[in-house]
Amino acid sequence: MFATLMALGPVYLSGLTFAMLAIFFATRRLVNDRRIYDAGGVRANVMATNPLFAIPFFVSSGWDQMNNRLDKFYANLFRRFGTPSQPNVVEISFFGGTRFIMTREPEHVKTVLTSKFSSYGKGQQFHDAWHPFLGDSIFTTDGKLWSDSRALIRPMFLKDRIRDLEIFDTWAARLINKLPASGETVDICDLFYRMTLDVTTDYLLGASVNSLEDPKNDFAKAFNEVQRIQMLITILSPLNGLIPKYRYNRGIRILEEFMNPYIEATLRISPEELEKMSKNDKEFTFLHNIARFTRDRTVIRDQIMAVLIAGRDTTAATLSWTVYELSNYPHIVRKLRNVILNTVGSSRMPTYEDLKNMPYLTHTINEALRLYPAVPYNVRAALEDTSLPGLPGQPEIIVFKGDVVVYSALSMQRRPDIYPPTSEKFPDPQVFCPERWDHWTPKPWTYVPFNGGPRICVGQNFAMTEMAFCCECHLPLLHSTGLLANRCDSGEVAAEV
Ligand code: HEM
Repeated sequence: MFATLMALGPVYLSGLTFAMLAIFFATRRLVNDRRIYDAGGVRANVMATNPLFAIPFFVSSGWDQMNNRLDKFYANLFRRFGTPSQPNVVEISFFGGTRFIMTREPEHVKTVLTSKFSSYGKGQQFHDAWHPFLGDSIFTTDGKLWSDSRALIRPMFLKDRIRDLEIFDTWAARLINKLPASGETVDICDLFYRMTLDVTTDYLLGASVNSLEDPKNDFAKAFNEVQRIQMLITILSPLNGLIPKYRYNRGIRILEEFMNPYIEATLRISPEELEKMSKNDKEFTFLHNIARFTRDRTVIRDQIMAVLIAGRDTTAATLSWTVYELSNYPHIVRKLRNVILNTVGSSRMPTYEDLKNMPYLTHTINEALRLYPAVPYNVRAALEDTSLPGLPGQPEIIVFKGDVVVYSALSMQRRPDIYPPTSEKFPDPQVFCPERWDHWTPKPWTYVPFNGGPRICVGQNFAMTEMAFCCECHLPLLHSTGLLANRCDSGEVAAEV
């Protein structure tokens, strides 16, 4: 048989292989079409069902992501492949099997995050890809493992725990010290990433890695490196085995070596003593709180790692985008500055209540999260055969167990048709304008920077308080030194006085 095939020569052999693959992909598609028909629904509009057509999309999405053009990528996708009955959802598969259903439809987001919450989850593939880094933490699990983690973590994010703003004050002040003299250029984004790493490690462990003072410290370097490789592992998951893991594993070891002494010290405290500390001890940390409920080192390590990754980049990216947009609008900066000076004055630290009582400040952050959600797209795997709703009067989209729904908050939150018509009170949705929030509330499930439903971001209030605190502290200073007067093309802000 082998000799006969070889005798055909390379041209015939390639033709034969191509024909067999074509038959294989066509058959798989027909089988899926039949299953969908039998289930009484439809597919989303198909972009590709074989690697020849799917790989170019895959490569261009990676390229656009690397070049900060994800919004354009999604807009083109739906413009090219959306249909009148399904304008905001399309599907793609590599081998005709597992489908990736890409959507920016609020009803689909609502379905995966709440109406059919138990039918969708992170799934096994996501869990396995992230396991070396985040273990069986809140971030990587579904079902009981997830709900147990959530119950463990939530108490540390209740309002009473966040009211104490001292931690934000300490690190915001250090950041201010790093701002250069008037006339010099600063990469504020880098400073925000270092500050949020310091805040989060301080909050979790009671000890900061102090990356504002020491940007090249091993922890910060390892954390960035592990995250970078983790993104590659996630995006290229079918080719995961080909990605070199030496630096990834070494990075994880460095993170663990930093955390372990704190975990060990906490475990040396007796449960009775921890209970006493929890009542009102200022030194009582997130780590202490977890140790009240579990003495399992792996569980503690996994949850700390998860909250660290969830809380650091998201907050730093939002603060950076806020400053970037503010540098375009001096009148917003002036208005914000007046609001802050009228509410808090210039000599004292704001209280939790002050921060919550400045709607214009909240609206400014909301607006940054509308245009630049820190999690621009997210995925959920179908844990059983299920569906997504069609538009009114249209059949539902059938989703099989293992299919993946990719929903983009970034693309959805920029869809002009989900907003009121443009008017004096409601400028073009592409424009940064905190005032629009004065007399407008987004329709349900059209604005989800923190997700929604049972898995809504557990650190939302912590993040909003941290960001408001930073804006409150930094704005008058950035304004008075002229840092917000001129933004360079690179995105850095330059002092110009
Ligand atoms: C601007 C800041 C933030 C944004 C935009 C944000 C957004 C999100 C989003 C979209 C999710 C859902 C992820 C998913 O289920 O796939 C999430 C989950 C989560 N976030 Fe945040 N987050 C922010 C800050 C924080 C902070 C500061 C913390 C903690 C210090 C935190 C802790 C968490 C945790 C633990 C989860 C997992 C919740 C669960 O699965 O039940 N986040 N966040």
